[in-house]
Amino acid sequence: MIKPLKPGAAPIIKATIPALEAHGVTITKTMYEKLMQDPAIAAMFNQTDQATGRQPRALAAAVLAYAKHIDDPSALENTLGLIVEKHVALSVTPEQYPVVGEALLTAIGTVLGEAATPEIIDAWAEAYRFLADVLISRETALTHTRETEPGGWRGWRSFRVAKRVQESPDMVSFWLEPVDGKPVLKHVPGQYLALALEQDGLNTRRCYSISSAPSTHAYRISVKRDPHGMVSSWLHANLHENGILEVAPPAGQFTLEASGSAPVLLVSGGSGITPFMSMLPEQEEKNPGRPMHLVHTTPSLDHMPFLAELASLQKTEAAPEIDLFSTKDENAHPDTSLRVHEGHVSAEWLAEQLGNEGHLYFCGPRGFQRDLFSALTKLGIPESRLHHEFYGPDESLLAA
Ligand SMILES: NC(=O)C1=CN([C@@H]2O[C@H](COP(=O)(O)OP(=O)(O)OC[C@H]3O[C@@H](n4cnc5c(N)ncnc54)[C@H](OP(=O)(O)O)[C@@H]3O)[C@@H](O)[C@H]2O)C=CC1
Repeated sequence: MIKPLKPGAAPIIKATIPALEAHGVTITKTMYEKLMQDPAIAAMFNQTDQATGRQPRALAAAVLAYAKHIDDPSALENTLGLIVEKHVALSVTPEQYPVVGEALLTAIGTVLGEAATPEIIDAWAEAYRFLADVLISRETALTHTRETEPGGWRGWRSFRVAKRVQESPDMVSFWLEPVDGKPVLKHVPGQYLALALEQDGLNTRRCYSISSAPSTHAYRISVKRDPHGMVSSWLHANLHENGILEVAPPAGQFTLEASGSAPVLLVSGGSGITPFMSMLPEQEEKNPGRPMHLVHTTPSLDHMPFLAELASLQKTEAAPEIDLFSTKDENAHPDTSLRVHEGHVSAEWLAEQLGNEGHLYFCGPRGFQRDLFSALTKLGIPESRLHHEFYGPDESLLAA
Protein backbone atom coordinates (compact mmCIF):
# COMPACT_ATOMS: atom_id res chain seq x y z
CA MET A 1 0.00 0.00 0.00
CA ILE A 2 1.52 3.32 -1.06
CA LYS A 3 1.65 5.98 1.65
CA PRO A 4 -0.17 9.08 0.35
CA LEU A 5 1.59 12.39 -0.05
CA LYS A 6 1.85 14.15 3.34
CA PRO A 7 -0.70 16.94 3.69
CA GLY A 8 1.00 20.30 3.39
CA ALA A 9 3.56 19.15 0.77
CA ALA A 10 1.39 19.94 -2.28
CA PRO A 11 0.99 23.72 -1.72
CA ILE A 12 4.76 24.09 -1.20
CA ILE A 13 5.45 22.12 -4.39
CA LYS A 14 3.02 24.31 -6.33
CA ALA A 15 4.72 27.45 -4.99
CA THR A 16 7.97 26.25 -6.61
CA ILE A 17 6.44 26.22 -10.13
CA PRO A 18 7.86 29.66 -11.11
CA ALA A 19 11.34 28.62 -9.92
CA LEU A 20 11.07 25.38 -11.92
CA GLU A 21 9.97 27.31 -15.00
CA ALA A 22 13.01 29.56 -14.68
CA HIS A 23 15.66 27.06 -13.53
CA GLY A 24 14.28 23.56 -14.23
CA VAL A 25 16.76 22.67 -16.96
CA THR A 26 19.72 23.92 -14.90
CA ILE A 27 18.52 21.78 -12.00
CA THR A 28 18.19 18.62 -14.10
CA LYS A 29 21.54 19.25 -15.86
CA THR A 30 23.21 19.59 -12.45
CA MET A 31 21.45 16.44 -11.29
CA TYR A 32 22.59 14.40 -14.30
CA GLU A 33 26.19 15.63 -13.96
CA LYS A 34 26.24 14.09 -10.48
CA LEU A 35 24.44 10.90 -11.54
CA MET A 36 26.66 10.23 -14.55
CA GLN A 37 29.56 9.69 -12.15
CA ASP A 38 27.96 6.31 -11.35
CA PRO A 39 28.79 3.97 -14.29
CA ALA A 40 25.75 1.71 -13.65
CA ILE A 41 23.41 4.69 -13.94
CA ALA A 42 25.33 6.29 -16.82
CA ALA A 43 24.89 3.05 -18.80
CA MET A 44 21.11 3.52 -18.76
CA PHE A 45 21.32 6.76 -20.71
CA ASN A 46 22.10 7.71 -24.26
CA GLN A 47 25.06 10.07 -23.82
CA THR A 48 24.12 11.95 -27.00
CA ASP A 49 20.80 12.87 -25.36
CA GLN A 50 22.81 14.20 -22.40
CA ALA A 51 25.20 16.15 -24.61
CA THR A 52 22.42 17.75 -26.68
CA GLY A 53 20.51 18.60 -23.50
CA ARG A 54 17.49 16.60 -24.68
CA GLN A 55 17.43 14.36 -21.61
CA PRO A 56 17.71 17.21 -19.04
CA ARG A 57 15.04 19.20 -20.94
CA ALA A 58 12.68 16.22 -20.99
CA LEU A 59 13.16 15.58 -17.27
CA ALA A 60 12.72 19.29 -16.42
CA ALA A 61 9.43 19.26 -18.35
CA ALA A 62 8.35 16.11 -16.47
CA VAL A 63 9.23 17.60 -13.06
CA LEU A 64 7.32 20.77 -13.92
CA ALA A 65 4.30 18.76 -15.09
CA TYR A 66 4.43 16.77 -11.83
CA ALA A 67 4.45 20.00 -9.79
CA LYS A 68 1.48 21.33 -11.77
CA HIS A 69 -0.49 18.10 -11.29
CA ILE A 70 0.64 17.34 -7.74
CA ASP A 71 -3.00 17.34 -6.53
CA ASP A 72 -3.98 14.76 -9.15
CA PRO A 73 -1.02 12.97 -10.76
CA SER A 74 -3.46 10.68 -12.63
CA ALA A 75 -3.52 13.40 -15.32
CA LEU A 76 0.04 12.25 -16.08
CA GLU A 77 -0.99 8.66 -16.67
CA ASN A 78 0.31 8.46 -20.23
CA THR A 79 3.76 9.75 -19.28
CA LEU A 80 3.90 7.50 -16.20
CA GLY A 81 3.06 4.49 -18.39
CA LEU A 82 5.91 5.34 -20.78
CA ILE A 83 8.36 5.72 -17.90
CA VAL A 84 7.33 2.43 -16.29
CA GLU A 85 7.74 0.57 -19.61
CA LYS A 86 11.16 2.12 -20.25
CA HIS A 87 12.38 1.46 -16.68
CA VAL A 88 11.33 -2.19 -16.83
CA ALA A 89 13.00 -2.59 -20.24
CA LEU A 90 16.24 -1.07 -18.95
CA SER A 91 16.15 -3.09 -15.68
CA VAL A 92 16.02 -0.02 -13.44
CA THR A 93 16.04 -1.31 -9.83
CA PRO A 94 14.27 0.03 -6.70
CA GLU A 95 17.70 0.60 -5.15
CA GLN A 96 18.51 3.19 -7.82
CA TYR A 97 15.63 5.48 -6.81
CA PRO A 98 17.18 6.92 -3.61
CA VAL A 99 20.39 7.67 -5.54
CA VAL A 100 18.43 9.68 -8.13
CA GLY A 101 16.31 11.33 -5.42
CA GLU A 102 19.37 12.50 -3.53
CA ALA A 103 20.91 13.88 -6.73
CA LEU A 104 17.68 15.78 -7.51
CA LEU A 105 17.42 17.33 -4.04
CA THR A 106 21.10 18.28 -4.03
CA ALA A 107 20.67 19.90 -7.46
CA ILE A 108 17.61 21.87 -6.29
CA GLY A 109 19.63 23.13 -3.33
CA THR A 110 22.68 23.98 -5.44
CA VAL A 111 20.78 25.83 -8.18
CA LEU A 112 18.18 27.65 -6.07
CA GLY A 113 20.64 28.48 -3.27
CA GLU A 114 19.02 30.23 -0.31
CA ALA A 115 15.62 30.19 -2.02
CA ALA A 116 15.60 26.43 -1.45
CA THR A 117 14.41 26.61 2.16
CA PRO A 118 14.33 23.46 4.35
CA GLU A 119 10.50 23.39 3.85
CA ILE A 120 10.97 23.32 0.06
CA ILE A 121 13.60 20.58 0.22
CA ASP A 122 11.39 18.54 2.59
CA ALA A 123 8.34 18.96 0.34
CA TRP A 124 10.31 17.86 -2.74
CA ALA A 125 11.77 14.91 -0.80
CA GLU A 126 8.21 13.87 0.05
CA ALA A 127 6.95 14.40 -3.54
CA TYR A 128 9.86 12.35 -4.88
CA ARG A 129 9.25 9.61 -2.28
CA PHE A 130 5.61 9.38 -3.35
CA LEU A 131 6.39 9.26 -7.09
CA ALA A 132 9.15 6.70 -6.53
CA ASP A 133 6.75 4.51 -4.52
CA VAL A 134 4.19 4.64 -7.34
CA LEU A 135 6.79 3.83 -10.01
CA ILE A 136 8.50 1.06 -8.03
CA SER A 137 5.17 -0.60 -7.32
CA ARG A 138 4.10 -0.50 -10.97
CA GLU A 139 7.52 -1.54 -12.25
CA THR A 140 7.64 -4.50 -9.85
CA ALA A 141 4.19 -5.64 -11.05
CA LEU A 142 5.06 -5.24 -14.75
CA THR A 143 8.40 -7.05 -14.33
CA HIS A 144 6.50 -9.94 -12.74
CA THR A 145 3.94 -10.00 -15.59
CA ARG A 146 6.65 -10.01 -18.28
CA GLU A 147 8.45 -12.80 -16.44
CA THR A 148 5.43 -15.04 -15.95
CA GLU A 149 3.74 -14.68 -19.36
CA PRO A 150 4.43 -17.56 -21.80
CA GLY A 151 7.93 -17.14 -23.20
CA GLY A 152 8.60 -14.26 -20.79
CA TRP A 153 11.67 -13.54 -18.70
CA ARG A 154 13.12 -11.02 -16.25
CA GLY A 155 16.08 -8.77 -16.91
CA TRP A 156 18.58 -9.81 -19.58
CA ARG A 157 18.49 -13.00 -21.68
CA SER A 158 21.10 -14.05 -24.23
CA PHE A 159 20.04 -13.98 -27.88
CA ARG A 160 21.94 -15.08 -30.97
CA VAL A 161 21.83 -13.30 -34.32
CA ALA A 162 20.19 -16.00 -36.44
CA LYS A 163 20.22 -13.87 -39.59
CA ARG A 164 21.60 -10.49 -40.64
CA VAL A 165 19.95 -8.77 -43.60
CA GLN A 166 21.13 -5.60 -45.39
CA GLU A 167 17.76 -3.84 -45.92
CA SER A 168 19.20 -0.71 -47.58
CA PRO A 169 22.64 0.90 -47.89
CA ASP A 170 22.35 2.19 -44.33
CA MET A 171 19.94 -0.18 -42.58
CA VAL A 172 20.62 -3.69 -41.32
CA SER A 173 18.10 -6.08 -39.77
CA PHE A 174 19.10 -8.57 -37.08
CA TRP A 175 16.89 -11.61 -36.47
CA LEU A 176 17.34 -12.54 -32.82
CA GLU A 177 16.67 -16.00 -31.35
CA PRO A 178 17.21 -16.99 -27.69
CA VAL A 179 20.36 -18.98 -27.00
CA ASP A 180 18.40 -21.30 -24.67
CA GLY A 181 16.21 -22.39 -27.61
CA LYS A 182 13.00 -21.87 -25.59
CA PRO A 183 10.00 -19.83 -26.76
CA VAL A 184 9.98 -16.05 -26.44
CA LEU A 185 7.25 -13.68 -25.30
CA LYS A 186 5.06 -12.67 -28.25
CA HIS A 187 5.43 -8.90 -28.53
CA VAL A 188 2.61 -6.49 -29.28
CA PRO A 189 3.36 -4.72 -32.60
CA GLY A 190 4.81 -1.28 -31.90
CA GLN A 191 6.84 -2.47 -28.90
CA TYR A 192 10.63 -2.25 -28.69
CA LEU A 193 13.51 -4.33 -27.33
CA ALA A 194 16.21 -3.01 -25.03
CA LEU A 195 19.73 -4.33 -25.65
CA ALA A 196 22.56 -4.31 -23.10
CA LEU A 197 25.92 -3.83 -24.78
CA GLU A 198 28.98 -4.40 -22.67
CA GLN A 199 31.85 -5.17 -25.01
CA ASP A 200 34.65 -3.38 -26.88
CA GLY A 201 34.54 -0.54 -24.36
CA LEU A 202 30.78 -0.05 -24.77
CA ASN A 203 28.73 -0.05 -21.60
CA THR A 204 25.30 1.06 -22.61
CA ARG A 205 21.69 0.11 -23.27
CA ARG A 206 19.62 0.96 -26.33
CA CYS A 207 16.06 0.41 -27.44
CA TYR A 208 15.05 -0.57 -30.98
CA SER A 209 11.52 -1.10 -32.30
CA ILE A 210 10.70 -4.67 -33.24
CA SER A 211 10.13 -4.75 -37.00
CA SER A 212 8.75 -8.29 -37.38
CA ALA A 213 5.28 -9.75 -36.86
CA PRO A 214 4.72 -11.33 -33.42
CA SER A 215 6.23 -14.78 -33.04
CA THR A 216 7.15 -17.15 -30.22
CA HIS A 217 10.65 -17.88 -31.49
CA ALA A 218 12.32 -14.70 -32.79
CA TYR A 219 12.35 -10.93 -33.04
CA ARG A 220 13.71 -8.73 -35.80
CA ILE A 221 15.18 -5.29 -35.11
CA SER A 222 16.26 -3.01 -37.95
CA VAL A 223 19.00 -0.51 -37.22
CA LYS A 224 19.87 2.48 -39.38
CA ARG A 225 23.53 3.46 -39.14
CA ASP A 226 23.88 6.98 -37.86
CA PRO A 227 27.42 8.11 -38.80
CA HIS A 228 27.63 9.92 -35.43
CA GLY A 229 25.87 7.16 -33.48
CA MET A 230 28.21 5.09 -31.35
CA VAL A 231 25.87 2.11 -30.91
CA SER A 232 24.34 1.86 -34.40
CA SER A 233 27.85 2.11 -35.89
CA TRP A 234 29.08 -0.60 -33.54
CA LEU A 235 26.17 -2.91 -34.39
CA HIS A 236 26.72 -2.45 -38.13
CA ALA A 237 30.46 -3.06 -37.90
CA ASN A 238 30.60 -5.83 -35.31
CA LEU A 239 27.37 -7.74 -34.93
CA HIS A 240 27.32 -10.62 -37.39
CA GLU A 241 25.44 -13.89 -37.67
CA ASN A 242 25.89 -16.00 -34.50
CA GLY A 243 26.88 -12.90 -32.50
CA ILE A 244 25.41 -12.80 -28.98
CA LEU A 245 23.41 -9.97 -27.39
CA GLU A 246 21.72 -9.46 -24.02
CA VAL A 247 18.07 -8.58 -24.56
CA ALA A 248 15.21 -7.50 -22.25
CA PRO A 249 11.57 -8.57 -22.82
CA PRO A 250 9.54 -6.47 -25.31
CA ALA A 251 8.24 -3.21 -23.85
CA GLY A 252 6.35 -0.09 -24.86
CA GLN A 253 2.82 1.13 -25.31
CA PHE A 254 2.91 2.55 -28.85
CA THR A 255 0.46 -0.12 -29.93
CA LEU A 256 -2.82 -0.32 -31.81
CA GLU A 257 -5.98 -1.35 -30.06
CA ALA A 258 -5.95 -4.98 -31.27
CA SER A 259 -9.60 -5.39 -32.15
CA GLY A 260 -10.42 -1.75 -32.99
CA SER A 261 -12.24 -0.91 -36.19
CA ALA A 262 -11.46 2.81 -36.68
CA PRO A 263 -9.27 3.38 -39.78
CA VAL A 264 -5.57 3.65 -39.02
CA LEU A 265 -3.09 5.94 -40.74
CA LEU A 266 0.56 5.04 -40.05
CA VAL A 267 2.83 7.99 -40.85
CA SER A 268 6.57 7.40 -40.82
CA GLY A 269 9.75 9.21 -41.78
CA GLY A 270 13.01 7.33 -42.49
CA SER A 271 13.75 4.52 -40.05
CA GLY A 272 10.55 5.43 -38.18
CA ILE A 273 8.89 2.84 -40.43
CA THR A 274 10.22 -0.02 -38.24
CA PRO A 275 7.34 -0.41 -35.73
CA PHE A 276 4.86 -0.24 -38.61
CA MET A 277 6.57 -3.22 -40.29
CA SER A 278 5.35 -5.16 -37.26
CA MET A 279 1.85 -3.66 -37.13
CA LEU A 280 0.94 -4.13 -40.80
CA PRO A 281 1.21 -7.93 -41.12
CA GLU A 282 -0.40 -8.48 -37.71
CA GLN A 283 -3.45 -6.36 -38.58
CA GLU A 284 -3.72 -7.98 -41.98
CA GLU A 285 -3.86 -11.37 -40.32
CA LYS A 286 -5.86 -10.65 -37.16
CA ASN A 287 -8.11 -7.74 -38.11
CA PRO A 288 -8.46 -7.78 -41.91
CA GLY A 289 -11.61 -5.64 -41.90
CA ARG A 290 -9.85 -2.61 -40.43
CA PRO A 291 -8.70 -0.04 -43.03
CA MET A 292 -4.92 0.42 -42.76
CA HIS A 293 -2.93 3.03 -44.64
CA LEU A 294 0.85 3.51 -44.51
CA VAL A 295 2.23 6.90 -45.54
CA HIS A 296 6.00 6.85 -45.56
CA THR A 297 8.44 9.70 -46.26
CA THR A 298 11.96 8.87 -47.37
CA PRO A 299 14.76 11.05 -48.71
CA SER A 300 15.42 8.55 -51.47
CA LEU A 301 13.70 5.40 -52.70
CA ASP A 302 17.11 3.98 -53.52
CA HIS A 303 17.85 4.09 -49.78
CA MET A 304 14.48 2.86 -48.62
CA PRO A 305 14.33 -0.43 -46.70
CA PHE A 306 11.48 -2.95 -46.93
CA LEU A 307 10.31 -2.01 -50.46
CA ALA A 308 9.93 -5.65 -51.52
CA GLU A 309 8.30 -6.59 -48.20
CA LEU A 310 5.72 -3.80 -48.57
CA ALA A 311 5.04 -4.76 -52.19
CA SER A 312 4.32 -8.34 -51.12
CA LEU A 313 1.98 -7.13 -48.34
CA GLN A 314 0.02 -5.34 -51.05
CA LYS A 315 -0.64 -8.59 -52.85
CA THR A 316 -2.73 -10.04 -50.00
CA GLU A 317 -6.51 -9.80 -49.78
CA ALA A 318 -6.61 -7.38 -46.82
CA ALA A 319 -3.80 -5.27 -48.29
CA PRO A 320 -3.06 -1.91 -46.65
CA GLU A 321 -3.00 1.23 -48.76
CA ILE A 322 0.55 2.46 -49.17
CA ASP A 323 1.79 5.90 -50.28
CA LEU A 324 5.47 6.77 -50.42
CA PHE A 325 6.77 10.35 -50.48
CA SER A 326 10.26 10.77 -51.85
CA THR A 327 11.71 14.10 -50.78
CA LYS A 328 15.09 14.29 -52.50
CA ASP A 329 15.56 11.99 -55.47
CA GLU A 330 13.31 13.38 -58.19
CA ASN A 331 15.18 11.49 -60.87
CA ALA A 332 15.14 8.05 -59.27
CA HIS A 333 12.98 5.41 -60.90
CA PRO A 334 12.97 2.49 -58.52
CA ASP A 335 11.51 -0.78 -59.51
CA THR A 336 8.42 -0.78 -57.30
CA SER A 337 4.73 -1.32 -57.81
CA LEU A 338 3.98 0.99 -54.86
CA ARG A 339 2.41 4.44 -55.27
CA VAL A 340 5.14 7.09 -55.16
CA HIS A 341 4.78 10.89 -54.78
CA GLU A 342 7.54 13.44 -55.09
CA GLY A 343 8.13 15.99 -52.33
CA HIS A 344 6.84 16.26 -48.78
CA VAL A 345 3.50 15.05 -47.50
CA SER A 346 1.14 17.85 -46.41
CA ALA A 347 -1.03 17.96 -43.31
CA GLU A 348 -4.08 18.76 -45.47
CA TRP A 349 -3.53 15.59 -47.50
CA LEU A 350 -3.10 13.53 -44.32
CA ALA A 351 -6.26 15.04 -42.80
CA GLU A 352 -8.18 14.03 -45.92
CA GLN A 353 -6.96 10.43 -45.64
CA LEU A 354 -7.78 10.40 -41.93
CA GLY A 355 -11.45 11.24 -42.37
CA ASN A 356 -13.70 11.80 -39.39
CA GLU A 357 -12.84 8.75 -37.33
CA GLY A 358 -9.34 7.65 -38.27
CA HIS A 359 -6.44 7.48 -35.82
CA LEU A 360 -2.99 8.60 -36.88
CA TYR A 361 0.25 7.08 -35.56
CA PHE A 362 3.54 8.95 -36.13
CA CYS A 363 7.05 7.61 -35.98
CA GLY A 364 10.04 9.43 -37.40
CA PRO A 365 12.33 12.42 -36.91
CA ARG A 366 11.26 14.78 -34.14
CA GLY A 367 10.83 17.78 -36.48
CA PHE A 368 8.72 15.68 -38.83
CA GLN A 369 6.39 14.57 -36.03
CA ARG A 370 6.26 17.99 -34.38
CA ASP A 371 5.50 19.91 -37.60
CA LEU A 372 2.80 17.52 -38.81
CA PHE A 373 1.27 17.21 -35.34
CA SER A 374 1.02 20.96 -34.99
CA ALA A 375 -0.39 21.42 -38.52
CA LEU A 376 -2.97 18.65 -37.99
CA THR A 377 -4.17 20.06 -34.66
CA LYS A 378 -4.51 23.47 -36.35
CA LEU A 379 -6.72 21.77 -38.93
CA GLY A 380 -8.97 20.66 -36.07
CA ILE A 381 -7.90 17.01 -35.67
CA PRO A 382 -8.29 16.25 -31.96
CA GLU A 383 -5.14 15.21 -30.10
CA SER A 384 -6.95 12.09 -28.90
CA ARG A 385 -6.68 10.75 -32.47
CA LEU A 386 -2.96 11.52 -32.83
CA HIS A 387 -0.48 9.06 -31.35
CA HIS A 388 3.28 9.24 -31.44
CA GLU A 389 6.42 7.33 -30.64
CA PHE A 390 9.80 8.76 -29.79
CA TYR A 391 13.07 7.07 -29.29
CA GLY A 392 14.83 8.51 -26.31
CA PRO A 393 13.50 11.15 -23.97
CA ASP A 394 9.99 12.26 -24.83
CA GLU A 395 9.90 16.03 -25.14
CA SER A 396 6.28 16.82 -25.66
CA LEU A 397 5.28 17.54 -29.25
CA LEU A 398 3.39 20.55 -28.00
CA ALA A 399 6.21 21.91 -25.90
CA ALA A 400 9.02 21.16 -28.36
N1 LIG B 1 10.34 3.57 -32.27
C1 LIG B 1 10.84 4.76 -32.52
O1 LIG B 1 10.57 5.70 -31.79
C2 LIG B 1 11.70 4.96 -33.70
C3 LIG B 1 12.12 6.21 -33.99
N2 LIG B 1 12.93 6.43 -35.03
C4 LIG B 1 13.38 7.79 -35.24
O2 LIG B 1 13.00 8.16 -36.53
C5 LIG B 1 13.96 9.07 -37.04
C6 LIG B 1 14.26 8.66 -38.47
O3 LIG B 1 15.37 9.33 -38.96
P1 LIG B 1 16.08 8.92 -40.29
O4 LIG B 1 15.88 7.46 -40.54
O5 LIG B 1 17.48 9.41 -40.24
O6 LIG B 1 15.22 9.75 -41.34
P2 LIG B 1 15.60 10.15 -42.85
O7 LIG B 1 16.31 11.44 -42.82
O8 LIG B 1 16.18 8.99 -43.57
O9 LIG B 1 14.11 10.37 -43.46
C7 LIG B 1 13.24 11.30 -42.88
C8 LIG B 1 12.28 11.79 -43.93
O10 LIG B 1 11.34 12.67 -43.27
C9 LIG B 1 11.41 13.97 -43.89
N3 LIG B 1 11.32 15.04 -42.90
C10 LIG B 1 12.22 15.30 -41.92
N4 LIG B 1 11.80 16.37 -41.19
C11 LIG B 1 10.63 16.78 -41.72
C12 LIG B 1 9.71 17.82 -41.41
N5 LIG B 1 9.93 18.63 -40.36
N6 LIG B 1 8.59 17.93 -42.16
C13 LIG B 1 8.38 17.09 -43.21
N7 LIG B 1 9.21 16.09 -43.57
C14 LIG B 1 10.32 15.93 -42.83
C15 LIG B 1 12.75 14.04 -44.57
O11 LIG B 1 12.66 14.98 -45.63
P3 LIG B 1 13.98 15.78 -46.17
O12 LIG B 1 14.52 14.95 -47.29
O13 LIG B 1 13.44 17.09 -46.64
O14 LIG B 1 14.92 15.89 -45.03
C16 LIG B 1 12.96 12.60 -45.04
O15 LIG B 1 12.32 12.34 -46.26
C17 LIG B 1 15.14 9.07 -36.11
O16 LIG B 1 15.07 10.26 -35.38
C18 LIG B 1 14.89 7.88 -35.20
O17 LIG B 1 15.37 8.08 -33.91
C19 LIG B 1 13.34 5.44 -35.85
C20 LIG B 1 12.94 4.15 -35.62
C21 LIG B 1 12.05 3.81 -34.55
